[in-house]
Amino acid sequence: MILVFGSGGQLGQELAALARQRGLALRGLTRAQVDIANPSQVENALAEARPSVIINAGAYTKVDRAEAEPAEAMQANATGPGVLAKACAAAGLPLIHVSTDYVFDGSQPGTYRESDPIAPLGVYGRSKAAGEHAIREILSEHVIVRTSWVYGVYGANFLKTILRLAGEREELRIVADQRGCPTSTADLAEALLAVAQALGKGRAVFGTYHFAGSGATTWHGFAQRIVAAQQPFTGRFVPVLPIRTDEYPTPAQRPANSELDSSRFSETFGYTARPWADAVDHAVEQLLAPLGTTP
Ligand SMILES: NC(=O)C1=CN([C@@H]2O[C@H](COP(=O)(O)OP(=O)(O)OC[C@H]3O[C@@H](n4cnc5c(N)ncnc54)[C@H](O)[C@@H]3O)[C@@H](O)[C@H]2O)C=CC1
Repeated sequence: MILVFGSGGQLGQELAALARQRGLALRGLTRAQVDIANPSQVENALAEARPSVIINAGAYTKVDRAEAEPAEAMQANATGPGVLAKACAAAGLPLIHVSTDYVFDGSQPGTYRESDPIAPLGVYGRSKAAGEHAIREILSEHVIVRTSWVYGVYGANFLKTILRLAGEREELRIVADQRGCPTSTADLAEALLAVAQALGKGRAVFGTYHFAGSGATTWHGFAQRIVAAQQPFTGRFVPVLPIRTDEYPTPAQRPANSELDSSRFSETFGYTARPWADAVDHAVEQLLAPLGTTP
């Protein structure tokens, strides 16, 4: 049985939905049920559920707010993974953990591989890097999957924000000088279940991997695709204008380029994410088609 911590988030909910669809035994524990930074809560959960593998989908994910709440970010993103790793080591269980492209500073041209040096720009990235470090120190039987620009039909994310703004505004102004790989929770959940399956078969696949949507774009390109995908359902066209990062100041600095090279993941687990634009179209369709309008 797969035990998922932080199961109330967008990835956690997608994992539960995919496991149900596949008939896989998966149990989710939300933040309200278990705080991953609380050792006794985590130990009790492992003793009670007796899983064969753990997936940590729990994290403090508010990149800008983290600048003002570093203790909260560190608690969830650094202490929490350390607690999970210790509990897994004691129970002899492997841990699958999700990390982020924001461990990189974005100064490198081209794509980032797993072996490239990390240099996070903000509190969120630093806290996630500390979480990776804690796991590597404590538990050799881990798989850390770094992903990026995550969106899906559950929870809050960029895609849903753009869909809402497309209904409210006459034009959108979106940053066009930050490059990365939008990743659908549907593809990420598939990827994590592929890792769980490999671990279940006893394959020694431990280590760090990059997994993200295929291809890359900017936030502006991502928004343009979302707006184009919603038009057949809503009949609404909204121009998406490119702006520079310095025209949209945020508390946290973000990497200018965080394009991840996912080839190590594909070669090891035999699964590659869909081209990012196809996955966006699919998510928009899932969200808007049930509302009654068809293209
Ligand atoms: N959202 C994004 O764009 C990206 C996310 N990631 C990573 O992907 C993973 C999944 O993120 P999402 O599902 O997008 O985030 P989310 O914010 O939708 O879900 C995170 C969940 O973790 C829970 N949580 C927070 N602190 C916790 C704690 N101490 N104990 C237990 N649960 C706790 C929250 O209540 C929430 O339900 C995270 O590790 C995140 O860092 C990586 C790159 C980009």
